[in-house]
This record gives sequence, structure tokens and C-alpha cells, in this order.
Amino acid sequence: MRVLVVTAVAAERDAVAAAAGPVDEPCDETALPGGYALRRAAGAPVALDVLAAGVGPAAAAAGTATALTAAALAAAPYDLVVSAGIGGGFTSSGAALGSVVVADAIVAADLGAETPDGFTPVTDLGFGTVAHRPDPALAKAVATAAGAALGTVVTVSTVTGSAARAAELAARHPGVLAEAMEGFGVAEAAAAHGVPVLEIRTVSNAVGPRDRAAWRIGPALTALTGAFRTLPGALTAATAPAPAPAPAPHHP
Ligand SMILES: O=C(O)c1cccc(C(=O)CC[C@H]2O[C@@H](n3cnc4c(=O)[nH]cnc43)[C@H](O)[C@@H]2O)c1
Repeated sequence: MRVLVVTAVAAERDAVAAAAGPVDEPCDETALPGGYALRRAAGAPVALDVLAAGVGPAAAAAGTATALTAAALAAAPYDLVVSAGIGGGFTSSGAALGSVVVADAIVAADLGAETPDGFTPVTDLGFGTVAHRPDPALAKAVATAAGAALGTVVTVSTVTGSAARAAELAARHPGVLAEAMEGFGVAEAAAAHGVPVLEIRTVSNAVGPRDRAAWRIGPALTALTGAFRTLPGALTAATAPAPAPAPAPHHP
């Protein structure tokens, strides 16, 4: 099974790659058209390629689509795409610092129009998509293996910086667990290629009033490595063919 993992920055990419082996072990680096670097952990039943595509949904979509196209043209298509990295946690739903979140919905939270009545998603204007829903059984299996919470992860182009905005997002997306900047872009590219998608985030900060000094990036990156150590086993179990039914007893 070939899995493409898309992060925003190199520190996240390296945290994911570290799950495949010791960090001081040499890793293959492949430059994709567009100049993005992939690190491969090949040869295992679940082979991960990890790409740092840049911050924000547009960079994420461009990098993901480029990698998926290159793989398809090389006759080695991916079976799954995972958007991964650190993210903000909604304290209202209990997403604690250092915890792991797996998305059951990947939602574009600011793709729409401002109206006198508030925010209107593009779908209410009659076009586009604002949500991708990963395969529920797969998302649940991956979350269980990682000890993660399962719920909505919103994608924003502007990091939330106030309690008012955090409350508005939580009201519009009941039960939302985390906020990040790439998941929806990755999911759009995966959908265009007909490849399943997941999003895995580890919480580095609380969504709300901006306090960069309070971000706990190190523990979140360590948690990201831990989550990806559990991914191959979860994928292998979740995608294994169901055992054949026992043959009916033969009565002469
Ligand atoms: O400064 C560092 O060492 C460092 C190491 C790893 C990652 C970073 C980032 O700043 C990554 C930006 C990335 O993180 C996501 N993120 C994290 N918290 C939030 C949030 O509260 N709201 C939205 N996005 C968040 C996001 O996906 C960014 O791409 C720095």
C-alpha cells in the first residue's frame, strides 16, 4: 500500500518520517516537479512518502496534486493521502495540548461569502464543496490505534486569533476538535484523483487569542511521530480482506 503524507513544513515532514526509523538513518530525498522534497520509507507493506508542500490550502493542494500526478504517470499511484501536522485544538471540545486528532470531516471553514446575516458557505451560494468525509471505518481504525479523538477538523487560511472567532467557528461547526491550514486543500487534490484521504493533527496550541509563546510545538511533533508509528498497523488491519466464510458442513 502506497501512502502519500502531506505536511506544511519540514519539521512536520521530519516528525512523520521519524516514525519509519531512527532520525539519523539516511532517508531518500526525491525532488518532485515543483521542487518539493519527498522522504520515502519503502519496502514495507505500507510505504510512506512524506512531502512538505507549504503552508495553507493552496500550497497543500498544488503539492498534493503534483505528487499524485507524478506517481500516476510513473505507474505507481498512491492508495491513500494523509494531511498531517500540528494544529490548534478547540478547548471547548477538550482537544488538549499534545493530543492527537483524526478527522471524520475535513471542512473549509472560510470558503464562502460574508453577508449581512453572517458567513455563508459557497455551497449555499450554489457551487463548490466545503467538506470531505474520510471513509468512516478507516478514520475510526486509525484514530483508535493512535489513541486519538475523532471529529471535525476545519481548514482556515487565517489562523484564529481571538476568543470571538474561536466561538464563532465552534458555533458553526458543533463538536469541532481542531483547526489547521491545509487539510481541505489536500482533500480537494485527493478527490480530484479519486484517492481516499485522511487528516491527522497533533495539538500544539489552543485555538483562541493569539499567544505564540504558549505554542508547544516540540511535544506536538513528538506526538505526530507517535501517531505515525501506529498508522501502518492500523491501515494493514483496516484494509485486510475479510476472512472467507467457513464452508458449510457437507451431509451426504
Ligand atoms: O517554528 C517551528 O519550529 C515550527 C515547527 C513546526 C511547525 C510550525 C508551524 O508553524 C506550522 C504551521 C502549521 O501549523 C498548523 N497550525 C498550528 N496551529 C494552528 C492554529 O491554531 N490554527 C491554524 N493552523 C495551525 C497549520 O496547519 C500551519 O500550516 C512551526
